[in-house]
Amino acid sequence: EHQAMAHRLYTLVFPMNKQDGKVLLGMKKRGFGRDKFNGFGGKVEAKETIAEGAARELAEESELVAKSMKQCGLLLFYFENDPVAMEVHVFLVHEYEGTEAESDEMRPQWFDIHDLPFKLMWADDSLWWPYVLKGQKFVGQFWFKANQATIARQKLGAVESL
Ligand SMILES: Cc1cc(-c2ccco2)c2oc(N)nc2c1
Repeated sequence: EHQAMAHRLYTLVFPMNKQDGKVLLGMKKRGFGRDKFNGFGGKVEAKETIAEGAARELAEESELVAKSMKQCGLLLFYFENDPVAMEVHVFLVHEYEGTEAESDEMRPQWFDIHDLPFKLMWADDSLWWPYVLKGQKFVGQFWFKANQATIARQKLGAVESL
């Protein structure tokens, strides 16, 4: 039988401007994932729901206030020599208030959703973004090598509901 792994809850939030066909990414300026473009997000705190955590991190990291958000995916990341997996809940935000601003964590930048900077993003992103663009919910599991750059194994597919 399988031993359940420990996992830590994270959020990943992508503000979308549908009429311009753009998505807001943030260049991480320090810490985990530094020098990569990613969604906004971070750890979910004990006192909040996952969606509340997502909105909180978005506001903290970009100054955008989410008025509505939809979960579009679930990502599970495993690492060699690390017993704790990352359980990342991915959200799209179509209605938001405010103007994006740089924080000490993140430098925000809008990208054409059909021309994302995958070379400057985590290796898994180019694999699951196609599901986002097709409006399909997805669940992905990615086993990373110790270098946190190479994917050793993956399982990825569309799901009807999360
Ligand atoms: C291993 C890994 C981690 C994260 C992450 C850090 C914080 C929230 O998510 C990723 O995000 C993306 N897009 N790929 C990722 C791979």
